[in-house]
Amino acid sequence: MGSLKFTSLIPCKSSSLIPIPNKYANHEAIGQLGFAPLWKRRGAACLRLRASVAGGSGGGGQDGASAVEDQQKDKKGVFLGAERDGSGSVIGFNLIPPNGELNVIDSPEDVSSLRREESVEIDGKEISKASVTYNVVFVSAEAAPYSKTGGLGDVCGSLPIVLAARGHRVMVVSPRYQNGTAADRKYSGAVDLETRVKVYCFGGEQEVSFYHEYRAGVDWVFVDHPSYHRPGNPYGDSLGAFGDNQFRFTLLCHAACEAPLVLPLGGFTYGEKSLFMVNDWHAGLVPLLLAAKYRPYGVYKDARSILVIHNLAHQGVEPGVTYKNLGLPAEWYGALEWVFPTWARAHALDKGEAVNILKGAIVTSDRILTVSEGYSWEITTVEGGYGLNELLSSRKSVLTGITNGVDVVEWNPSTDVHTASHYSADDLSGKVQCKLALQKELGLPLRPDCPLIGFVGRLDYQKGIDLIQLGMPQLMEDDVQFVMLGSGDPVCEDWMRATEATYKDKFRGWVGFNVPVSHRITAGCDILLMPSRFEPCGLNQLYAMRYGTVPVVHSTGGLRDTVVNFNPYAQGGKGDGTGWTFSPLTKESMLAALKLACRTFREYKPSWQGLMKRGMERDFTWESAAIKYEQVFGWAFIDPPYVK
Ligand SMILES: Nc1ncnc2c1ncn2[C@@H]1O[C@H](COP(=O)(O)OP(=O)(O)O[C@H]2O[C@H](CO)[C@@H](O)[C@H](O)[C@H]2O)[C@@H](O)[C@H]1O
Repeated sequence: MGSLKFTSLIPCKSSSLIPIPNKYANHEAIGQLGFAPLWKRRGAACLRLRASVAGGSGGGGQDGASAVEDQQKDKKGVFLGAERDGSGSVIGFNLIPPNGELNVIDSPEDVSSLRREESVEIDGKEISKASVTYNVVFVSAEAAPYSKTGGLGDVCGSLPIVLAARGHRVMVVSPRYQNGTAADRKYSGAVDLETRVKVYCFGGEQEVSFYHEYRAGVDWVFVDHPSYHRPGNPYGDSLGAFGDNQFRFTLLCHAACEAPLVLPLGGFTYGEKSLFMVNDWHAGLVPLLLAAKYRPYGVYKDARSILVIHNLAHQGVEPGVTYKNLGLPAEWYGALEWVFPTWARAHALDKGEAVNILKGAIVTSDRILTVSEGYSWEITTVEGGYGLNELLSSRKSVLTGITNGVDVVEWNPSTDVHTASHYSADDLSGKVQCKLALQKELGLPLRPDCPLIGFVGRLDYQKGIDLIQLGMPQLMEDDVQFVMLGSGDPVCEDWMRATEATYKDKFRGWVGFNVPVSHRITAGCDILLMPSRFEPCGLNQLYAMRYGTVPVVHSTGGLRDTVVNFNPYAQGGKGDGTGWTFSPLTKESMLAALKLACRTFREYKPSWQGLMKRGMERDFTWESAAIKYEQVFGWAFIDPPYVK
């Protein structure tokens, strides 16, 4: 057992000061009260020392208690009692401070103010500290800025930083992709930890290694293996998805389970009492491995896992015969078992047997999160459940939706390094400069009064590209300009090129993935179109609102949750809302919403300014979301972990 290390000191505070009542000199009695009901004990106050032990967070025991008693002797504080986890290990201490002046917590409201009393700054923004902290391990196929093909990368690149700023110990585990381009340099700050781990899967032994960079308070851990070194993006190349993705992400999951046990980051491992944040199917084997490979042998019995569903359409489904490759015990097949309905089978002899990794994660994770409240309901319906609606409905009691936040440092119109000019809700004058610069960059006529509509995103069925294609000829009859940035479906990429050739003065299609251009489109356009078929949260509409660009969106999932439909007659004719939400998902309703938006832009300038400003003033910070995440972390540790 290693030596006890005090990692933080969290004083409880409120306004009134009273002396220590004698009864609290009885350590044993107070120890039984624990920490939670403190505000009910008028006269009691505490200093809470969070303890962690070298070599793992689960130990402590006698060493820890005596260390505190020694400290008490020196400073004459009073030891109220040790806080223990379910296994009896000491994880913290409640102390009466030695100075004799006690701060009283009178009510739960005081406790919430306590959450805000300690704070740190991230790039000039003050972030409050959490009152209870965890060792959090994000597992994800992408994490910006290292790797990003969409919103998953954004979330796993920014939420960990805010959680770390709030006092949690946070590690992000993702692959170390090397595709032979300049993008490889993004990993140049990560050093080889010289720790090799053998993974048993796919009928053999695979060796993975770990690279590490400590940045913005987060341990960024990159799993290295030759299968992550190839041209293309994290999932595929110009020929389509890689055929060995099941193998590549199985490696990621095994390695991620080992990382908290074997990597002494900053001198200490994260240990067994870690909280795994399992992002989408690529990380979906993690809760299964915890339950099937580790917990039966006494390892990770205090760990918890939370599955975060960013997109239910991708589930990691492969033929049932591949189960033996995953490194799981044979008797766990049922957790992943998936049988396709008869109509979806390839031929008469096909039994439709498959393994579904996301299904296994839904069954075995301790809690489930989606990235908006609306989507957390939609996935329990036949229309939005992609075959998993019944299973998800059965887990409704542990299912929560939390809307994503925005990285307010990267997406800030008053400091954006990618845009031609800067502006804010108080001074919008720079926005038109951004618009003119974008029109110039795209070779479109420089026309500040012509509505400029934008689209940024993956060219995918999900994003409703077919609707844009259908509506384009009619839209181009109007006096508007349209710019699309996206990559994905090659047929759609060709359509963008052809449409640009047809409407030279009105349409621009930028095929590719280009972050600076996405910023310039967000800043330079007047309207952002998102006709998504379904949208778990959607980030571009949040970025758009922050940049005073008015979203026109299909009323679904996170889009419906975050965009408030404009009502010009609300508030005594002053108007209300931040954009337009249209439904049903038809060309007609999309074009009608766009028409209304363009007309408001041209003819009702004060209304337009109101729309812009209300959007810019919305709170979509990650800090608000992180506080809700912490609530779910707490719930995850209240219930026992999943066991078969
Ligand atoms: N060609 C291009 N060039 C530059 N940047 C581009 C780009 N194409 C897309 N992007 C960027 O990628 C991100 C896309 O985020 P979204 O949330 O809109 O969608 P995505 O469907 O990938 O994510 C899934 O996960 C996220 C996160 O939870 C959910 O919000 C979402 O609903 C769900 O579908 C944005 O930052 C966008 O600017």
